[in-house]
This record gives sequence, structure tokens and C-alpha cells, in this order.
Amino acid sequence: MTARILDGKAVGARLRAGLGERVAGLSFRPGLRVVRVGDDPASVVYVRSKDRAAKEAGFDSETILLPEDVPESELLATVRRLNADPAVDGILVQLPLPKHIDPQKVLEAVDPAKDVDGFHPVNAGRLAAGLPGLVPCTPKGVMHLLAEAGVKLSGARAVVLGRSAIVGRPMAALLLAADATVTMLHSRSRDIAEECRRAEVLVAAVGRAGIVRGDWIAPGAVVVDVGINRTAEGKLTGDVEFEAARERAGWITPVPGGVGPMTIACLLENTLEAALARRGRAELEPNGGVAEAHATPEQSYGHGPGLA
Ligand SMILES: NC(=O)C1=CN([C@@H]2O[C@H](COP(=O)(O)OP(=O)(O)OC[C@H]3O[C@@H](n4cnc5c(N)ncnc54)[C@H](OP(=O)(O)O)[C@@H]3O)[C@@H](O)[C@H]2O)C=CC1
Ligand SMILES: Nc1nc(=O)c2c([nH]1)NC[C@@H]1CN(c3ccc(C(=O)N[C@@H](CCC(=O)O)C(=O)O)cc3)C=[N+]21
Repeated sequence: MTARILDGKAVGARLRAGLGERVAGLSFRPGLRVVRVGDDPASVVYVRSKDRAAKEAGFDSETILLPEDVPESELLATVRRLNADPAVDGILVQLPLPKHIDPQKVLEAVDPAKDVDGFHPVNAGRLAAGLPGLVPCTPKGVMHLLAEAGVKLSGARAVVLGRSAIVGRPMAALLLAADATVTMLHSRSRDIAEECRRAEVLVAAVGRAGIVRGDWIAPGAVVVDVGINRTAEGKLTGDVEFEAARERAGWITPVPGGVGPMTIACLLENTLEAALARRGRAELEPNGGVAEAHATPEQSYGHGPGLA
């Protein structure tokens, strides 16, 4: 069996187009502010993509650039100014931050109602408790991809490799909210290969090229590769041995063109949700509102789960 490709570039573009239509129908432009400190090359690329996507969809987007040596107090003052600005609906402070700045302090300074990254402990706690809130963009994007493929998560064995606060933990919480049976694996886990072989849905978020071997994939499994690693030749590659895994999986995301573009689309989705919620026009939903598979036969991925 050769896996079908879960095309995050296409799904993300469709999601952004739909958001653009919704924004065009509003009497205001949802405001997004991305704060970038210093010139980390990857951050320069990502922040530019976010700004371009936001503007294309009709958002009021601005990037705030601060020098690498900006004092922590000044970054915190910038965040507070954005918290107080009524034109601002979403605030994102790009990570990583320089070593002299405590990232946790900065993330906790963001107004939870404008925390479109979903990284504030209030939003993380809400997600863990199954309450409405803003949900981190990357795992939310993964849920959209699983829905797109028509994957039935209820009762499914899902394995999440990685337990970071920005990917692995919220990913596991979203899968649990969708009634999957969730196993979390991390650097202290034993028998990782065997655990992965039991997965009907496998999400890899480690940051080590090819750590997930092709023979760890159960026949027909849905494989989502969050990892972004740069090879010696400068190419992007995921955490999964793609070619070998594709021979066994039912569905698989490529890198690039898989989860990455969904992260950006979900940032815009969160900004629209925050804008509507702040104005009392809509309620935030638990789990970002994407816990249910919503694929229909008309959609490009057809129907039915990718499970064998
Ligand atoms: N596509 C996208 O939009 C995004 C992609 N990424 C990418 O996803 C990857 C993960 O990011 P992030 O979660 O921030 O990374 P972190 O480094 O914060 O977390 C990595 C996780 O992997 C675990 N781990 C490390 N080594 C092993 C191992 N040998 N076996 C099992 N688990 C291991 C760690 O375990 P422990 O906790 O025990 O240390 C940790 O939980 C990176 O490649 C990153 O670039 C990240 C964000 C967005
Ligand atoms: N506060 C904060 N929020 C984040 O969401 C955040 C962050 N900091 N720091 C860095 C990580 C990483 N991240 C990505 C976004 C888009 C792609 C993406 O679009 N990737 C393209 C390729 C891009 C390229 O060619 O380099 C793809 O996978 O197809 C990847 C990774 C968001 N992050």
C-alpha cells in the first residue's frame, strides 16, 4: 500500500481562503501583531509568511521588530501596550527568544483573550480541562488535517511522540478530547518502536530527522510529521523516514507542505476567533472547534478513515 498524501499546503490554502471570505464580511479588520526579537534566520522566514498570509486574508497585520539585545522589560512593555490596544485582537511573540529573556514571563504577559498562540497557562489549562479557549496553532492544524482525511478518532489508538508545551501536550489533549486513546512518548519512554507500531494515528513532534523508522508504522496508519529539521544540504525534512513510511501508512503528511502551512492558517483562524469573542460576537469553543471529523465526500480527500 502507498499512503495518500495529506496535503497541508492545499488544505491550509483552502482554510485561509475561507477565513478571507469571513473577514471580508466583517465591518472591521481583525488585528494581528507578531513580535520578532532579533534576526534568527528561521524566525525571519516564518514571521514573513505569517504576515503575508494575514494580509492576503484581509487581516490588519503588523510585525514589530525589536533588536536582539532589547531588555526584557522593554519586550514586556511592548506586550502590555498591545494588550491595551483595542485594535489588536491577536498577539504572537515569535520563539525562540534571546537567552537573556525569560520566555515564560513573556508568554504569561500576553492577555489570554489575545493569546492566538494558545501558549498562556490560562489557555493551556483550559485545553487540559476541556474548556473553551484559544488552542495552539500547530496541534489545531493537525486536527484539521485529520478531519480532512475523514479519520475517525473516537476509540482510535493515537500515539504522540514528544511532550513539549507547544506541540506534544496540546496535541495529546486535542486527541483525547476527540475520544482517542492517547499514548504520549518522550525521551524517557521505553520501547518507542513497539508503542509506535500500535498506533492507528501517529503524530511525531521530536525534532530529529528520521527518528521514526518506516518499520514503526502500522499498515494503514495515519502518520502526521510535525518535525522540521534542516539537512546538511539545507533541505527541510521531517521526523519520519518518509519514503519507507509511505509504503505502509494509509495517510502521511510531507515535510515541507504538511503541518507547517496549517500552523499559519490556524494562526489566522485563532485571530478571527479571538476578534469575534472579544466583541461578544461568538463564543470560543473547547478544542478550537475542530475535534470532530468534518470531511464530506465532496472534499478532495473523499471519505472514510485511512486505517486498515
Ligand atoms: N510544523 C510546525 O508548524 C512546527 C514544527 N515544529 C517542529 O516540531 C519539532 C518538535 O518541536 P517542539 O515540540 O518545539 O520540540 P521540543 O524540543 O520542545 O520537544 C521535543 C520533544 O521530543 C522528545 N524527544 C527528544 N528526543 C527523543 C527521543 N529520542 N525519543 C523520544 N522522544 C524524544 C522530548 O522529550 P523530553 O520531554 O523527555 O525531553 C520532547 O518532549 C521540531 O522539529 C520543531 O521544529 C515545532 C512547532 C511548529
Ligand atoms: N510564538 C511562536 N509561535 C509559533 O507558532 C512558532 C514559533 N513561535 N516559533 C517557531 C515555530 C515553528 N513554526 C512554523 C510555522 C510555519 C512553518 C511552515 O510554514 N513551514 C513550511 C516550510 C517553510 C520553509 O520553507 O522554511 C512547511 O512546512 O511547508 C513551519 C514552522 C511556528 N512556530
